[in-house]
Amino acid sequence: MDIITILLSWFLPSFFILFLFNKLLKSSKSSMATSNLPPTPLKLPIIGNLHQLLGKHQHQALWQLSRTHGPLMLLHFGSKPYIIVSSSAIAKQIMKTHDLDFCTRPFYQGTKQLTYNYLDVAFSPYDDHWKEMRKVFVSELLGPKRAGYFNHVTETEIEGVVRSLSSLPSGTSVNLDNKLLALVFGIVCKVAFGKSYREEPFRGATLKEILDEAKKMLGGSMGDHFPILGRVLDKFSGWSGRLDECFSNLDGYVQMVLDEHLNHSDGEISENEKDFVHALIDLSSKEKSCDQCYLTKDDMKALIMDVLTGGTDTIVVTMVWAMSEVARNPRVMQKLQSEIRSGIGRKPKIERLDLTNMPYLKMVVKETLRLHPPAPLLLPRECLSNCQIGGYDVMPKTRVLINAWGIGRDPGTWGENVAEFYPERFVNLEFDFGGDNFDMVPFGAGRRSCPAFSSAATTVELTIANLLHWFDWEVPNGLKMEDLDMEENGSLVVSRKSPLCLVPKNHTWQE
Ligand code: HEM
Repeated sequence: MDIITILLSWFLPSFFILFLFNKLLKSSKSSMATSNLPPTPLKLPIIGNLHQLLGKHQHQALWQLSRTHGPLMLLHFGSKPYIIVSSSAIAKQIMKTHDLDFCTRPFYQGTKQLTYNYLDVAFSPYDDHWKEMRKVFVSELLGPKRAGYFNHVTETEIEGVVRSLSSLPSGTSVNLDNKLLALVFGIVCKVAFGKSYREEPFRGATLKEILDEAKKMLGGSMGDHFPILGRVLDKFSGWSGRLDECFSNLDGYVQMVLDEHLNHSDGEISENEKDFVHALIDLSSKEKSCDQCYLTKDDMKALIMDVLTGGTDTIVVTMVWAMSEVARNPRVMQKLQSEIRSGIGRKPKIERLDLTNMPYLKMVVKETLRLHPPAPLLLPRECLSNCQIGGYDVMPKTRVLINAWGIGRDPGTWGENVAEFYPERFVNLEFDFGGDNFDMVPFGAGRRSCPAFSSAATTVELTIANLLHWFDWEVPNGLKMEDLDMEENGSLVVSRKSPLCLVPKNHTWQE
């Protein structure tokens, strides 16, 4: 049962009693009435607009509502006000013009606990600690220091996947969700932690199971939207217990990684063998000064947690959506294969540099992220001060959801063939991730944008290039490629509902 269903089943019986109470409260909010607030779809007392999301994917339901109520709407989830942004123009106002007014994150119980009381980068409020942590994250994990090792690990891990696919008996169907998940865990764990922890179950659960549960806990609870009664219900519904258990498993896992690094004395490891966790441990032993950050044990754990929760699923989901779209569009597959194969020829290995000669591949990845941004509503933000957006007033403490999924499917921007997978639309379009174009925002933008956008996109490109260079792909059981099911699943990160199973055929080269 998802959170909205639980909410409604608990709240409807007490709905009418609380209705009267709500009426009384309303009179005290008369000052709000003088503001020019964004349009609000019909809301109900107590639950606000939650009924409009019931049983639907949030990003899709919100996109539908925006078609009637406009690109900036004010909704209430329980007692909490949210503005919903559904156009590139408003997204630009929020993430560029007013970035400083919207660069903090709201408080949720799950994020608080799983980030050691907001010590991480992704969910922390905007403050000096966040600035330091983001600096450390970028310089020690994503910056040039780690780039050489990152390239080497990525290429080696991808080679392993190619080898394992080549050795399969002909006609074997491969679950690409599992295959690509193992690949990404392999890359991320090796770069960040020095070794691949993917096969090691922890307290009987796999890393994937632990992270899947964490994702659910990060998605919010009743207590986050109904402060007093919601907390009580969280306790009785078992949600609070689940959160404690999830934290205990994830913390245990992170502690194991940290202990293994601490047990190696520094003398044994050369500078270029050091991974992200070694770098954090080095920083933790430095004295605090203005340009060198002193890290506590919980700071380190919170950063490791961000790598696990932010850096794995998002990339896997993008790869799987890309392969799904390419598989159901034979024209695109052929065009892409011919670009990759003519560029690489019989070279035994595709390297990162080769990607610079593959413009169509880059368009395919952009088109994938336009239609399938893994985090369709980005991460929630919160307004810090009174401001005007799109001619409407937005109050401090209002939460913000930016509908990246809807913005990427806006016919006003993308034309009538908006739902079609058509990479060629990028041929004459000035668009780069991290640039000034807000027509699609899969990585967010501004101060809180994804710091890994460039390496993430390259990892996806390199993987897709290899999968299409070495293999021709078919759908199992005589299905037609174009009949592949594309239904979505999830809320914080949205993946395919059913796993993507395809049959790789070793490519035969013409003599
Ligand atoms: C295709 C892959 C990825 C996608 C689509 C993606 C998407 C996003 C999005 C939408 C946000 C929130 C942006 C906002 O609020 O404006 C974000 C933030 C973040 N991402 Fe990614 N991400 C990806 C890969 C990664 C990877 C590989 C890492 C780390 C190894 C990572 C680490 C982070 C962190 C730390 C933040 C928080 C930034 C902040 O709040 O300051 N992401 N990402």
